[in-house]
Amino acid sequence: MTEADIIERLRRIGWRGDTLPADGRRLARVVAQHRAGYELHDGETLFGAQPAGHYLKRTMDPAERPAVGDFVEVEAGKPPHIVTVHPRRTVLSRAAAGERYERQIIATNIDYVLVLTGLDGDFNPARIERYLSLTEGSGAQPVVLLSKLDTRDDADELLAVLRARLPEGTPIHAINGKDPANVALLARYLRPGDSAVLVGSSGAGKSTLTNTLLGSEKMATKAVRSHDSRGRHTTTYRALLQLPSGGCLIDTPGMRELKLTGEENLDLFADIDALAEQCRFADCGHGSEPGCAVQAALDSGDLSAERWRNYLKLRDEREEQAATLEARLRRQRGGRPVGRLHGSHRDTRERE
Ligand SMILES: Nc1nc2c(ncn2[C@@H]2O[C@H](COP(=O)(O)OP(=O)(O)OP(=O)(O)O)[C@@H](O)[C@H]2O)c(=O)[nH]1
Ligand SMILES: [Zn+2]
Repeated sequence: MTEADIIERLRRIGWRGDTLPADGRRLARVVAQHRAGYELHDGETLFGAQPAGHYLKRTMDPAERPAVGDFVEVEAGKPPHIVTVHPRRTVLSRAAAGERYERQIIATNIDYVLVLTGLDGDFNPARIERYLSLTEGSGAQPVVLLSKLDTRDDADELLAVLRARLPEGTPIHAINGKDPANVALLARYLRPGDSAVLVGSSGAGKSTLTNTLLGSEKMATKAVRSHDSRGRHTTTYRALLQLPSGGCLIDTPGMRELKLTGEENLDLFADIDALAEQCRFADCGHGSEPGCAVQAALDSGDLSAERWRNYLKLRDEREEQAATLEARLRRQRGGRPVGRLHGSHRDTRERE
């Protein structure tokens, strides 16, 4: 195996560099993270590794520890150890209510986040918006995919609703995940060296689409499902799928079971925040207050009632999470109150 071969292999799984580590270290990509360690892939084989000691130090910023999608340098040993994480091209993360208020990395070096929703009972624009909010500021491009196009005649109407609602320029495609000719249009997001993740709720059609993209190389997921308390569960999987189009798909339980925490940022609703800034009272509840810009926009139809409801729902969830976190922090600090986490302390004075 020549150095050029090794580089070529790594490039197929998304690596953009053109030299190998000089000191005999192995370069590989993190495809899964478990309590017991990491699973890495070098373009040919999947192998396990442990983080080097310095990653375990308490003072280490969790964001600097190896994460799914990272390219890492590994020192030989039993087990091999991850010693360096290469700079990240993109970082998908979300706010996480953990011990400390911080961002939790979901995956790195991802070019496209394919947000899959079925055009059936699963269709839920608010959920799509929440998935999209995960890509805000990540550097990754979100692509909205609506599967099961073949199951309804009025898909055009649903598409129009979504187009009007989602941020301008967001690619949206309705597809039949079972039809190879139809999903061929996704090749533009899966070019050689590109990395994508597929997210969406259970039953949206992720396995179906993945199998169609793989062509003859079927994934063995369906046959190996077992049951646990949380329902269907994939017990074996292939973590990094190299697609015939040249791109790769990171497909791990962590990505599949990606839960929305309600802590995703609310930037998608910047228009509503801007409206609220115009209310006469700085602490306007947007109910029956005089001079409420939000109510005015609702009355005039500039703001749809549904969009407003979704905003409120997302905001409530987020505040609930923040309150829970605040209470936990207070307990940990022995009852002393902590500063407000969402910094939304507002005064009640009328605006100038
Ligand atoms: N008609 C039609 N059926 C589809 C399409 N995509 C998926 N399905 C069906 O929808 C069901 C769920 O699809 P899956 O691919 O298992 O969904 P999933 O997102 O992988 O679900 P989990 O593995 O639970 O996360 C299956 O019965 C599929 O055959 C589509 O484009 N058209
Ligand atoms: Zn108001």
